[in-house]
Amino acid sequence: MSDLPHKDFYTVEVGDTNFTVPIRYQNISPIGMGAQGIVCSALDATTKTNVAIKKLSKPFQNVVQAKRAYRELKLMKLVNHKNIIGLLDVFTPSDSLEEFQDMYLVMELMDANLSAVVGIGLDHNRLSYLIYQILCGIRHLHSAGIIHRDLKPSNICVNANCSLKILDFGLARTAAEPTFLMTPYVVTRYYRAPEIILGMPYKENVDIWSVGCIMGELIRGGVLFKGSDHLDQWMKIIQQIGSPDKSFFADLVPNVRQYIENLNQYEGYSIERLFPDALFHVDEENDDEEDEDEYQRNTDNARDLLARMLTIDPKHRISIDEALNHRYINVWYEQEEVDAPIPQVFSLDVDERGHSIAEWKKIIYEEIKNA
Ligand SMILES: CNC(=O)CN1CCC(Nc2nccc(-c3cnc4ccccn34)n2)CC1
Repeated sequence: MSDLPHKDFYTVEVGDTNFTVPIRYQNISPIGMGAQGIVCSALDATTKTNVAIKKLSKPFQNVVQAKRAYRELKLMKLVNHKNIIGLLDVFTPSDSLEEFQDMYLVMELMDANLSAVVGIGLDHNRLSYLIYQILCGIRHLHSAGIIHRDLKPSNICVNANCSLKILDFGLARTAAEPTFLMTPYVVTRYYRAPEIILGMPYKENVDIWSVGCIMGELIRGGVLFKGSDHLDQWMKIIQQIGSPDKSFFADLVPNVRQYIENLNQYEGYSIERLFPDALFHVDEENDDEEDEDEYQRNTDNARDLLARMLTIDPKHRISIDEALNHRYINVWYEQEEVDAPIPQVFSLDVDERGHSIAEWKKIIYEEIKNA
């Protein structure tokens, strides 16, 4: 039984699926595939602005997807920050719960994915500004009780003017990672912190590790730790950064601890070896003396911040607030950007956890209708 669109909706064929949207959204055109479904750009004829519309097909079809869809909708409605993608509209073409099948999220349209920016030489101005904005967005999520844990270039978007927005809200606290996804979509783990890879307790600065991986990738032009699985991921980290000292392993569960402690110990390389000056020389235009000195100072500051973020032991890793005050970043510091009003703290209410598919369908449908 497909959706029966009510009067002011129309349907366009996009790839092998239908997009059934209100007539206000014109020029529907595919721009990518997310974990939950296809994303199109459109012109919102009412506001005369371009938007991104993400279709979630049957979000209640299994509990993992239902929880993710519900959490994403709740959080997008709750969070309001310039560095987190904003929700402009949410709708379903269905008129009743019985007919309800698909849900659509309408967001501000951004120019590009951060993945598209990796590899182009970024000057210090742009690089530090991008990292500052990621830190502001993450700090805001933390203020709402949300620890992301899965930050990566593919869920960050940027505009030509270097403004940046985080697209999603990461891993749910409760859900164990689904061993397989129904879609052919591959989960990228390259940016996950050591404490997540090793199943250890984590706190807010788990997200700092991911920011360090993203900053390093923007500088090096390639993924820093491209592990084929959790163990390979760990090996690639310690081979470059060096094995952490024994105190780090104290929090490990015994059998993992035993295994990890018996792996080869690696010295690792200095931050200067990992990120040599040559990687930073991007804009040739500045050639006179003091600019060279200033450029070198920026490079040294960037490496200092990078080293503090890519610290394996979270006990010694820099915090979000310390990073925002680091000399490489604090040039951008605007109190109202760092301290945007805190939305009420989010927690997937206890009783939302054990629902049946039918109950999730109702919960999600009602969340859409009272948006
Ligand atoms: C490397 N590819 C590109 O840069 C193509 N870009 C990607 C960003 C897109 N803009 C945009 N703006 C807001 C939200 C989303 C978006 C939100 N989720 C997804 C999933 C896949 C692709 C895009 N999205 N995308 C415009 C085309």
